[in-house]
Amino acid sequence: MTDTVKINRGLKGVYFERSGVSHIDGAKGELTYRGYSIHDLATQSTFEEVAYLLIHGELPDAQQLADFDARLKSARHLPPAILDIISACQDGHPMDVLRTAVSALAALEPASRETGEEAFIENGIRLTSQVPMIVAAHEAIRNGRAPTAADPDLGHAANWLWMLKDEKPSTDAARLADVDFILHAEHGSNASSFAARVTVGTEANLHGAIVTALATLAGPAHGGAAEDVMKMVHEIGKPENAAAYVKQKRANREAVTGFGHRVYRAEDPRARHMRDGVRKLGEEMGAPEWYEILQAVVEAMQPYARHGLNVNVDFYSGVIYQLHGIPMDLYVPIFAIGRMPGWVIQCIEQQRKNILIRPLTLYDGPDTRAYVPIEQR
Ligand SMILES: CC(=O)SCCNC(=O)CCNC(=O)[C@H](O)C(C)(C)COP(=O)(O)OP(=O)(O)OC[C@H]1O[C@@H](n2cnc3c(N)ncnc32)[C@H](O)[C@@H]1OP(=O)(O)O
Ligand SMILES: O=C([O-])CC(=O)C(=O)O
Repeated sequence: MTDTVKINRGLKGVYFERSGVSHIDGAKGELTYRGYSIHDLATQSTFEEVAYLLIHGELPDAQQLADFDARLKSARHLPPAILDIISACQDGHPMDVLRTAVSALAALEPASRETGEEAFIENGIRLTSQVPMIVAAHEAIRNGRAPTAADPDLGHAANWLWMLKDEKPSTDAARLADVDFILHAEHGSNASSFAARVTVGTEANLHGAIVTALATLAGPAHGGAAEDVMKMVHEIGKPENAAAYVKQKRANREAVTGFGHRVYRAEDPRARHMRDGVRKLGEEMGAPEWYEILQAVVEAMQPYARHGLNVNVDFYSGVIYQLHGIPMDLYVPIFAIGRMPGWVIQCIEQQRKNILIRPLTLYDGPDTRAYVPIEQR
């Protein structure tokens, strides 16, 4: 029996469900949300439109978008107790603070305990607005200032930057954040979305599933990569050091962060938009060296590209945040802000034809044996 069972470690290559939300062609390096190319959405859409598309299945018309936008804006409130909780754990990593605050919202807002599709949509929209508020409030509190109130005249991305820095963002900065959120909004059965589905599979509520997703996103093999890429860029210091850095990593058989993906064998299509953003922003801000270091790493990794090892979405995003003066430990929370609609719709899909997700592990421990009382061990 043990010899005949095929084990798919890490569930590599296993289909566990059907999904109508996003499609990844890993060989070609293509990604679509509900059939629309990520390139069209990144260049022509807004985060609000993309969130509507993901959750409701179609692009909104002008009235539908206005209504959806009004729903998002009217959800820009946090119970005062959340600010106390953020204050109490302000020295923690922002991802731990965010996860704790979302968990506390489940206890503080009775509506969050409801299940069913309408409740998931309502709670999902509310959380999509609250997650960026929590991240911004934490940044304010740990820097000794009162959280900035939301501005109803600003869209989702611009309002987040406004609350984060207590400064009105430029149109370009707001658009860059908007594009970043669009690119991160959904990605099939990635680790955090799968984990959220496992939670919904037990008929738990959406807040519980989002807490699971946040915990899973935080690791360096998933959403934590952007922070690690920035640390790598600092460690490399100048472009001419990149080749030696990569050589050493490969010699130690260590992963070069920001490269590799479970599904893509061609370049992650999202990286293109980030790369363009880093190059342009670096030139505009008189700081082209970050882009040059990244490109020197790409150059040094060329021999491995043949084997399908390419940059992923997180390779370039850290430098964009750094050029905007955003602290490194906020990079994963930024990913979470963008991923909210993706998690929400994955949870809704799971709930529509719910099934407990419970695979098997093949036992390879000791044979059955006699219990030995403690005094005889
Ligand atoms: C938003 C996201 O979550 S994107 C991913 C963000 N994570 C990172 O950037 C961290 C660095 N990358 C990694 O650790 C990995 O690429 C993962 C965890 C993302 C995917 O891992 P896997 O699915 O196991 O990758 P895969 O099976 O394709 O690996 C194939 C080979 O490439 C190697 N490889 C994969 N990624 C890297 C990397 N970043 N650097 C060097 N080698 C790598 C593997 O070690 C493996 O080599 P082997 O066949 O000699 O054992
Ligand atoms: O799909 C994955 O495995 C990881 C990823 O790129 C994402 O979640 O955006």
